[in-house]
Amino acid sequence: METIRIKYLSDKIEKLRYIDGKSDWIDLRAAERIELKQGEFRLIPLGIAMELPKGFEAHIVPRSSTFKNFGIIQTNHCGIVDESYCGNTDQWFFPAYAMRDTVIEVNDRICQFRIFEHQPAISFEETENLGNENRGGIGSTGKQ
Ligand SMILES: O=c1ccn([C@H]2C[C@H](O)[C@@H](COP(=O)(O)OP(=O)(O)OP(=O)(O)O)O2)c(=O)[nH]1
Repeated sequence: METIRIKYLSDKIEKLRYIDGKSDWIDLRAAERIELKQGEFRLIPLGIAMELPKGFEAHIVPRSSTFKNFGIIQTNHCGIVDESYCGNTDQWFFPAYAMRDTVIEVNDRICQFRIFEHQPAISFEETENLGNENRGGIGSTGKQ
């Protein structure tokens, strides 16, 4: 069991809940009412700041129903929250692009996150010859 220290920056959203046995992913809520016109972009505040467990980062992605419910897409596709993003004003946000006119109400569940352990430290060793068989480039296995 890992513990995450969390600071709520809004009293208008429900507290985060980890639902054991259902999904690893934890839903996040809009902390403001946001009205967007088609084609508009906004960073939607999620009303929370956290101190992630040591050695972990968090990934934020839309819920499967987010586009259907709100007509927004997440512009970075997957948001990475660094372990160092842990101060009192380091509020998490959801970068949203509206594909249609839409309203997101306070407390609406618009995205989800889970934590991942950091990858090991990496160094790069330059070479002219990787010495492996070519796989054939992107799309080489065809459509079906
Ligand atoms: O969807 C996201 C993506 C990022 N973040 C926060 C956490 C992350 O640690 C910080 C910076 O993100 P990132 O490093 O991906 O953005 P950047 O554009 O490189 O900004 P910076 O110069 O602050 O690193 O923003 C979010 O709240 N939501």
